[in-house]
Amino acid sequence: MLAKGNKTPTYETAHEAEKAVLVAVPDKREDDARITESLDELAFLTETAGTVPIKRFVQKLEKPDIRTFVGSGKLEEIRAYVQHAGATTVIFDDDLSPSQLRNLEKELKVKILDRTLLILDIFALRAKTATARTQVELAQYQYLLPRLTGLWTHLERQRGGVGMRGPGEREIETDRRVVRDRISLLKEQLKDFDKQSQTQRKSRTGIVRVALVGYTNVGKSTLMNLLSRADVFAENKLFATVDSTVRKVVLENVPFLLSDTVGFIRKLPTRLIESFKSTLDEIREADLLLHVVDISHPMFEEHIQVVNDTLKDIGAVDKRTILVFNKIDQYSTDVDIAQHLHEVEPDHDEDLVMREEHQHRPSLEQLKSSYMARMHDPVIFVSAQERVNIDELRDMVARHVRTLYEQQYPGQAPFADLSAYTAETE
Ligand SMILES: Nc1nc2c(ncn2[C@@H]2O[C@H](COP(=O)(O)OP(=O)(O)OP(=O)(O)O)[C@@H](O)[C@H]2O)c(=O)[nH]1
Ligand SMILES: [Mg+2]
Repeated sequence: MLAKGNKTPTYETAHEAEKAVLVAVPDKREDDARITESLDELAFLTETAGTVPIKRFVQKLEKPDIRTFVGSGKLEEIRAYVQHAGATTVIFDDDLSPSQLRNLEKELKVKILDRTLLILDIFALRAKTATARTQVELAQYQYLLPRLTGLWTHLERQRGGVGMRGPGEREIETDRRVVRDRISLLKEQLKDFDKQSQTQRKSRTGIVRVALVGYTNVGKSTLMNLLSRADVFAENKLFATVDSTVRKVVLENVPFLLSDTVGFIRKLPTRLIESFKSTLDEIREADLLLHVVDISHPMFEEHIQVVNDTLKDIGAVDKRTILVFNKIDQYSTDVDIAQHLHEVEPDHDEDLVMREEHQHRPSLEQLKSSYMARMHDPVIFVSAQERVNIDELRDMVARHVRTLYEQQYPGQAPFADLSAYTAETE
């Protein structure tokens, strides 16, 4: 299904009846709640890609097995389960090396994916604009190149080549050359897109720019819609937005450009993020960030950290930021994590058990006062869905934007001729 553009030689991950087994090999010292949470996220990603997660395996190790990522006993267990359940895919929660990928494919005889490949698959599903598609395709090929082994026969077939014949080194070399050529071509195309968007951005000088950033699925697009009354695709899926969308918004007579951007997620390799350069330029060049947080998520604090780290990675630091805690309607002090929690003991092949875990969280009021006191950035608590505190959010944004105009364009009224800034979507 990744082979959407017929030139994309990647695995199919989504099929109606595809069933996936999820595997995590956390560090020995990792605590159970975090392991579960990371696997929940992987399960959510799997569903978003259209595949059904049917089972989870966890093996705590000092470090992953160099050859097959999991130990041999666990591998045997997974193989038996895959055969018995008719699973079509095994998805690992961390990145696999090219040789691990190859060995696992040989041993398990089903499709093997890792977190990055899964995320790329979702990106490919979601990307709509030419730029986003090209960015995703480039990221896919860059990921693919070192992993190109005898197993990738479909490139040959696509060129009407050797079909099912087992490829030898010569074919692999040909594949590599084809992929390298494609990578250069995509890079050239992206350069052109980049020039275009630079020109576009130049025409935007004189206007304050605001970007919505945050972890995936926190409500950025929903807020974009509310603030700009635009119709941006929002959905309870990870990475609903891959393209960045820019709109002109006028709040309380103060105009600015608002952009909605791709969500961040943990364990996303920086080099992968960088292939979304032109999307990230929106963030890097913004004057004000609205960092949206899903406060109803049990791991929201870790999400804040992931977003801050990613912003640092992409060079978007020291920006004026408003921390927008969203989904207060869904906040609960008593979180039931009634999900597969893994009984994990060091050096022990364990299986899954169902366990109820209760987490008691502070009240929303307590959270509010602690965050208001702690953060030096302005903080606001809203519900985009229930429209709670949205007027206050508008006020707050308008106030900050007004201040930015005064600082950046002193003596100039920002309310002059705005016809040049028509709403645009890139
Ligand atoms: N309960 C509740 N749900 C919300 C709220 N705001 C957004 N949602 C829901 O959360 C889901 C994700 O919303 P999006 O706006 O697509 O989130 P996003 O941050 O743009 O997500 P990506 O583009 O995937 O990174 C959707 O199902 C929304 O309806 C809220 O205030 N409360
Ligand atoms: Mg979105």
